[in-house]
Amino acid sequence: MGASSTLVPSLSTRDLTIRFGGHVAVNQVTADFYPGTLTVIVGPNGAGKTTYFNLMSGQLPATSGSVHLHGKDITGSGAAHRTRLGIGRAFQLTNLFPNLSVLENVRLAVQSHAGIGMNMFSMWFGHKELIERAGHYLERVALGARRDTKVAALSHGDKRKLEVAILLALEPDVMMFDEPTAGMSVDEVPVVLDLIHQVKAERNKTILLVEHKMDVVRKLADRIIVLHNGTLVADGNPVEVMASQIVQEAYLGTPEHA
Ligand SMILES: Nc1ncnc2c1ncn2[C@@H]1O[C@H](COP(=O)(O)OP(=O)(O)OP(=O)(O)O)[C@@H](O)[C@H]1O
Repeated sequence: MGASSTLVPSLSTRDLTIRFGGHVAVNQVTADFYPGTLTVIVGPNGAGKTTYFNLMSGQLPATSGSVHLHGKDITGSGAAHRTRLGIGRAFQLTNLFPNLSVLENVRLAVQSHAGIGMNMFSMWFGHKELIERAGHYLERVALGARRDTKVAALSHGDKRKLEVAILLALEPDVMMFDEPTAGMSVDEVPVVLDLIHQVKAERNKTILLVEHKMDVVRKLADRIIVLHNGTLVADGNPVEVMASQIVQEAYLGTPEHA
């Protein structure tokens, strides 16, 4: 399903702007993000991709402009409130409890989701069911064999897979991924990419990615947004955007990103 087939965006930004002193890191960015669509945000180093993500997830307050979730203005909401409203972001690594097991980390997310979304449900949703459901998410990210390992002992790649499992367990409408395959070994990358692809298709989620690797962009993107010096310079289907002159000059022409 693409943007054109759904009328109501789940997440929108309008003239979203942030200044750090005299520097405008994100400059009047307007975009709509739709269920069932995976949008990749690309751009050169320092273009404002992470800052734009931080503005949408609530880690940073906007200087001006607005953010809307299902049509509701959430510009004044902080990150924790936005998470409860349905914006989930993976790969902040800070979400993990290093001294608990892999399974316990996901179990807490399952429990948190059950508690927030279905109060009655959580009253009779037993420990066994929580563990089973957590185990299911771990299998999906190919971490089943590490379920009893303490998180502190995981490799960087496994920590990232665990964050995907936690994000899945929280079932947010909007899923944001910062470079989901960074730090992963070559054989781990397809597991996570396939999973993101599946989640988009099966659950009709709105998925946003910041990604540098162009092979990952090509595999996953339904749509690409290009930021350059904080400004949105291209927005559209991957083939058109990648072929556009502004992208070739601003980004894809640089050998390290090709
Ligand atoms: N807290 C901050 N204070 C001051 N300047 C900042 C702050 N955060 C980001 N910037 C600046 O804003 C600009 C955009 O940074 P940002 O990290 O969003 O870029 P990016 O596109 O994600 O880059 P990269 O691809 O290297 O991660 C940069 O010039 C950066 O130095």
